[in-house]
Amino acid sequence: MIEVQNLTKSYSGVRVVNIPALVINKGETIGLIGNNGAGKTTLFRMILDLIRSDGGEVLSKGANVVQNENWRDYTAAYLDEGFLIDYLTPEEYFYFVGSLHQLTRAHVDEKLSTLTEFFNGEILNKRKYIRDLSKGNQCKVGVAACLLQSPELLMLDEPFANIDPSTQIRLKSILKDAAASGNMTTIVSSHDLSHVTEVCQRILLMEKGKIIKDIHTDANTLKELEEYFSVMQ
Ligand SMILES: Nc1ncnc2c1ncn2[C@@H]1O[C@H](COP(=O)(O)OP(=O)(O)OP(=O)(O)O)[C@@H](O)[C@H]1O
Repeated sequence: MIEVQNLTKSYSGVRVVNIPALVINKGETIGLIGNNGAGKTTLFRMILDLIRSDGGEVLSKGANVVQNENWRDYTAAYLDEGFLIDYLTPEEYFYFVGSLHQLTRAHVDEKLSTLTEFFNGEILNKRKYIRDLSKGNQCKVGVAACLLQSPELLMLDEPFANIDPSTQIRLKSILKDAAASGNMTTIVSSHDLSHVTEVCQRILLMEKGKIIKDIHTDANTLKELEEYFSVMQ
């Protein structure tokens, strides 16, 4: 699904991403972890062609994301509030996103009805602009806007960071169901080792721009990662 080849990015002469080779297969659920500044968001931004690499390339279904825009049709991402249109209400935003993907209002409503628990009564019919929602509720809007697109590739940057425990549990369940269906490839970055090991079949550990561990999750993974981070300088 995604292939990264010799990808590099530097800021002020410091390499913040340096990935010689990485393949993410269709249907995989990937957890991207690493301490602050490891390069996770920069990698996300290059996969989404939001910033340009200094060298190398990202291929999505075999096509370079910089040269070919087809990936935009099947990719949904929520990295931060900058992905929202904050002067709209959530409903207006969902219908707008739906319209970009040829979804009627009825389709959007149908999709949203499957997210009632995830919204927990705080998103729809509140007559609030997105900018007036809490950070956690803005995250719910961003994630929901991704899900209503039924994307083949879903990318979420720290989705667990601002949402409450109930929503974390619901989001994990949504991601697990998607993984079980095999129809969606998911890349989730997180600082919460417990959440990512619970949800993701494969964990990529970044340190100083490099992927230094590529682990297929098993019963020992959480302990292994906790030990790794507890002794890291
Ligand atoms: N636009 C920019 N200008 C200068 N430096 C940048 C820029 N964007 C990112 N960096 C630097 O690149 C490095 C990697 O940042 P990045 O945001 O990718 O890390 P991260 O792993 O997502 O971190 P965090 O867990 O804190 O979100 C950091 O040192 C950061 O300061």
